[in-house]
Amino acid sequence: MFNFIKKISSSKSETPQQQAALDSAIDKVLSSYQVDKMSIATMVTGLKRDGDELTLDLRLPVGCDPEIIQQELGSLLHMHGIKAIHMNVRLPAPAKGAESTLPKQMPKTTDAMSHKPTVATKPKTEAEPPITKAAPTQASLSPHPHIRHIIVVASGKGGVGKSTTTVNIALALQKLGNRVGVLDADIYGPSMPAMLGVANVKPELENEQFVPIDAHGLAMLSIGSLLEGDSVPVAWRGPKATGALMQLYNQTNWPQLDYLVIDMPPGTGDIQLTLAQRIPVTGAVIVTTPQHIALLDAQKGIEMFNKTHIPVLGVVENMALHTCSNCQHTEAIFGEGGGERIAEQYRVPLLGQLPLASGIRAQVDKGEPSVLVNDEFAPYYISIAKNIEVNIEKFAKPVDDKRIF
Ligand SMILES: Nc1ncnc2c1ncn2[C@@H]1O[C@H](COP(=O)(O)OP(=O)(O)OP(=O)(O)O)[C@@H](O)[C@H]1O
Repeated sequence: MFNFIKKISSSKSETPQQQAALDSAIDKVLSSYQVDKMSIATMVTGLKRDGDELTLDLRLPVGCDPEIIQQELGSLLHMHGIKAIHMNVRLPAPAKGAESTLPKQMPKTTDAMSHKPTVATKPKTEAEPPITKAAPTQASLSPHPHIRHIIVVASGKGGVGKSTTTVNIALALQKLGNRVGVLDADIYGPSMPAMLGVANVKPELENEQFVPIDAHGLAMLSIGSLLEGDSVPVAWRGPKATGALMQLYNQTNWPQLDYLVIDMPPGTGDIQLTLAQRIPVTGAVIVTTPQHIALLDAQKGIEMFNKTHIPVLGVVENMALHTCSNCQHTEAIFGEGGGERIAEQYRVPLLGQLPLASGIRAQVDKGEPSVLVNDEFAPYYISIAKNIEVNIEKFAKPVDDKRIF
């Protein structure tokens, strides 16, 4: 495949067979990895491998993000034993000046799935101009060929019950007759596998693509399924985390889905913003508690989605009321009416209010969420799912059948 380019492989410890096998695996990864709907193989102008380090010379199209490419290729090639990639990138000349055709040495990267911190080397010369590119907009993103609607579930603040709500909403959408997938993008606390009772199941790889795990009929993929254990702390830097998450979205063989529900990391930082800019999202659901501080953070979430032109499908107020199981006294432990106020202020629907109930917690802890077992709380989630279905059609994106991964 790469006979036309300068290709050097060397490693004293490899047998000729090992060398050929690794070179062939690298060729395969490069052939199947796509940039702008074209194989990156067509953009490689030089390739050198020195043991487990790979140097790539690339001529990339305008508008792509070399850092993301470096992270994603890093992950794919790490499976074959490549520990670091060096990239020399040429980008097309911008309209004014020809500076950006200078080769750009990217920082060295290793596996984007690795939890070890990555040491990034400095660019070759400080005088080189930075690679600049406009942030992609929702309108410029191609719809996924297999997925009709992508919903992101977000919260400004951690611990408000975003993941519990995501998993129950996904099951509720399924109960309403939809084909549903779940992508757990919460790198700080990936909890989908445990909540769906598939904590020890690892996704398989088929043709360099992840195969989602079947979790009670949901096609589920979680960053947690790829880590080495529950206790592994996830402390990735922004680009590394974003690269890994984009890989989960892009390099997964998603079946035909009516909905892909993405459990976002809490907060409104760079990772959330980048994801919101790179994934063709139909709409966002904001989960909050009625607490003042959570509401302030939820507002930031709504504003972030407004800025990135992602429609907010509505707000879910979680832990709204608590009924004492002894005396049946009902109390608004986290305050009252906050969800309603925020929905009014931003003119977005209040999709539903959920009670604070130990039963909801107990079910997700067991890996059998309320909707799955159809307990007394299931109707709340079904009602939220119905409200989402009603709202979402207004924001539907066309399905792109031509996109090939
Ligand atoms: N309505 C509810 N009633 C009772 N407990 C709940 C409710 N919703 C969520 N919980 C519990 O609250 C805790 C936090 O919930 P969850 O993990 O879903 O929050 P999160 O916002 O996703 O957190 P993180 O920020 O860590 O991702 C869990 O123990 C969960 O079982």
